[in-house]
Amino acid sequence: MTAPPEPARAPQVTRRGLLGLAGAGIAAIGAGAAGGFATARATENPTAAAASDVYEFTGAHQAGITTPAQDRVHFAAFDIVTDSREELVELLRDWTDAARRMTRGEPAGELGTTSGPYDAPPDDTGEAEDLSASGLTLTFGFGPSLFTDAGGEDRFGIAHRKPDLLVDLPHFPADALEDARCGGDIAVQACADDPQVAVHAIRNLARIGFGKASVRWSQLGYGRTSSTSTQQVTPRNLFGFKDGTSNIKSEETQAVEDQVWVQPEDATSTDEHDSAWLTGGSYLVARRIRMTIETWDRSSLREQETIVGRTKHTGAPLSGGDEFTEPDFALTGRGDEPLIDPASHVALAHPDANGGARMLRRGYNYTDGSDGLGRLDAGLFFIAYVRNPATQYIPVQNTLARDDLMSEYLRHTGSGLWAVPAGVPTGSTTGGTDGVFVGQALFEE
Ligand SMILES: C=CC1=C(C)c2cc3[nH]c(cc4nc(cc5[nH]c(cc1n2)c(C)c5CCC(=O)O)C(CCC(=O)O)=C4C)c(C)c3C=C
Ligand SMILES: [Fe+2]
Repeated sequence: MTAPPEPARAPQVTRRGLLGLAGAGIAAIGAGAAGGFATARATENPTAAAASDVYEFTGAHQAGITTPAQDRVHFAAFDIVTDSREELVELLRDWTDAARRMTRGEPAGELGTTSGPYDAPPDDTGEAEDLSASGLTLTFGFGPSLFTDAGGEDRFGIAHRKPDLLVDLPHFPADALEDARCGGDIAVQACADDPQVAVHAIRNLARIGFGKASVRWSQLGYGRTSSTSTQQVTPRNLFGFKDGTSNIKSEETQAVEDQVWVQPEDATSTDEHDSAWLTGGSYLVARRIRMTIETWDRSSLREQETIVGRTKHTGAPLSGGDEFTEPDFALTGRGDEPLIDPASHVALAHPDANGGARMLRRGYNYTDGSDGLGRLDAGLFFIAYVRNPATQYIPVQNTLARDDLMSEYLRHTGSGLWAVPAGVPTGSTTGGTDGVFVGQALFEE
């Protein structure tokens, strides 16, 4: 099977144009938008055209997981700098309202960049003024430290609601983690097809959160390294290989249920411990993985393909077939040697080697310039969504770190695990003191 080419993007309308039209047709955006761009008809109404690159913020699940992976990411991990539960809730309300606006291609605040008081900071920073929504999605996750901080304090009265699976990831062999790229109370994944739109979104959330949340670390990424829909062409990572071929795709509805969304039976529900609020959500794993590009570039094509277990040109498994043929790990060649090396990346990461466990990968290439020695500081900002990190991520990463031929070329420098709550229900009102907010169920007794 060969994936069809990506669909062409319909014309776009900028948020400056939308401000004057607020309320006109924009409310229609989102109806029927499950997993894809909102389905507005091409009419005379420019807001309808704008809807072509809008993913609705509300829904049963947060957007940005099964949504077709966009081209860019700005991922930010925030620390909550207030100890007040009320202020945390206020922050989540304000972020939810701003997120809903920005994902529609509107300014972050009601008054926009220049319609507010002359003597007050603008309600939006302005750099996305002439840009469309660009498929922006904003996905929020709660880290273990939000529930119990480093000193063991339950700052927000939610420790008894921390899911058992939400823990700091263990140390993996050869981890080279930098504290300044790890953890964070709340993670926000901003994905868009325009980097300025993704950066604008995080910048405005940080501005809105001033005094309550501060950015702990953030990472920019480009060139998605996964497909999350069969409609997308498989992209390539910085080793030059197709990446995402056997990823969970949104069209695999059973696999998405089984492997991505937290199910009601996953929760504990007692007076002492209640994690039911996470039902319909997921777990987000992020790893900043530096790739030693220069060494890789000096290795032979044979070695590169052996390491991956697939061909560089088509992405087919070394056991034969085309890109989407299932690998045959038992097939042997000359000297009775398996055609796919058992220590190759694909052999070790495959569900057959991991009790059937899969993950929805949604990572990006990154390049943060060069180090002082003239080597690219580049690699993969790995993002995966799983229903259960203890069975779907931790054992796989342990195996890869120990045995994967590829690990010689990798250094894990950043890391985090967050619980991603379900979506803000469609039709709910956001903003103000009684607006619905992302993760609200966590704060309801
Ligand atoms: C712990 C999980 C994984 C990490 C970390 C990881 C890093 C990593 N991967 C590549 C390149 C490729 N990965 C591919 C497949 C693949 N990788 C993982 C998991 C991790 N990768 C899984 C579960 C799979 C799918 C296995 C399967 O079902 O067959 C591939 C092959 C193409 C594909 O299916 O996507 C490539 C290429 C790099 C470069 C990297 C770290 C920088
Ligand atoms: Fe991989």
